[in-house]
Amino acid sequence: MKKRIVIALGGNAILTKDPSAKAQQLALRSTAKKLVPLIEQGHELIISHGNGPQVGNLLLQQSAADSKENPALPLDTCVAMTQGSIGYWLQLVLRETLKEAGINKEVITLLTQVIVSKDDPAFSHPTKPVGPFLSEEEKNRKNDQDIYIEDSGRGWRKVVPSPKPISVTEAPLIEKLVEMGAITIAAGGGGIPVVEDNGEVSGVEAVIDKDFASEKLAEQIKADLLIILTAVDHAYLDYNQPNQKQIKTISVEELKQHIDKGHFASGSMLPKVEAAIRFVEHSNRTKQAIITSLDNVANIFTTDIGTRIY
Ligand SMILES: Nc1ncnc2c1ncn2[C@@H]1O[C@H](COP(=O)(O)OP(=O)(O)O)[C@@H](O)[C@H]1O
Ligand SMILES: NC(=O)OP(=O)(O)O
Repeated sequence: MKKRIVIALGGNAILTKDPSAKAQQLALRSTAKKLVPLIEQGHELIISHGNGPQVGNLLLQQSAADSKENPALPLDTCVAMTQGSIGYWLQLVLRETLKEAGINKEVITLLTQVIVSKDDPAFSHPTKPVGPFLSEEEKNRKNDQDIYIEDSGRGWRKVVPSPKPISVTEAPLIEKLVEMGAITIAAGGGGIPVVEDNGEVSGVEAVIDKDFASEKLAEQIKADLLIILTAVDHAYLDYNQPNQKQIKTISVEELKQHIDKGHFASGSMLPKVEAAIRFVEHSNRTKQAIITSLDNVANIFTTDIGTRIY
């Protein structure tokens, strides 16, 4: 049966070791190929993606722009730029891949704004890692006002505010595009964060978590399924320990208990698990969310692979 699926692409779908535009397009080409089976099966796909490494790199590029003639651009604009660049790459390679597979489908990227609260506590407590991973030495050599955290044992990264998404502004339009049969790339990089004040909308300096934004979009466009794709095939208990254990099919209640016991690193697996729970709860537990790796996506309906939250 045809399903409406929001797919959130993790960092490894876009960026391998080489952050050049060419290498990212190459990585996305292989990602696009892995999504083709779902399209062949007739499902409606709405694809979102991360931008943590890319927007952090853009911010570093902004720090070189210090003149009136060439001013540094604010973070909301940088998020919009990454939606544009990654969306462009993905749109390009998806169209090519579909053509090769003999599938006649439109692909469109939509600049997407996401409303957040100006009073969100995240603005005074940055938690979202962006940009490159630094060694402790490199981090200590940094002479700036930025805050750095250790990111899941992978190195130190700058953190920026990450308010929770309240509403995806373009959701009704995204629904229309999907109904027209277009594969829609939307809410990239968590969406461009904006606040509404007395009817006036303006950008704010933040990076919304793409798993939370994808979940909000999935709610608003009445998706049947939320699939969060990342580098691991499952969420694990005791991750990276000798006794680590895959979480397979699991209820919201049980998963919440594992959250309370601290099994999921904040800034990496925790938002995925929390977004999955929100989606399932919003559907009154009639819908599922799946966390798995990109390599497993083609077999999502033929196997029980992945962490499946019901
Ligand atoms: N309990 C856990 N189970 C699985 N992976 C975990 C867990 N805790 C932390 N991780 C880490 O979280 C990573 C996924 O988060 P991240 O790389 O930030 O996501 P994304 O793929 O969206 O860029 C995994 O690749 C893994 O390194
Ligand atoms: N915006 C966002 O969550 O990006 P990453 O998934 O790349 O961290």
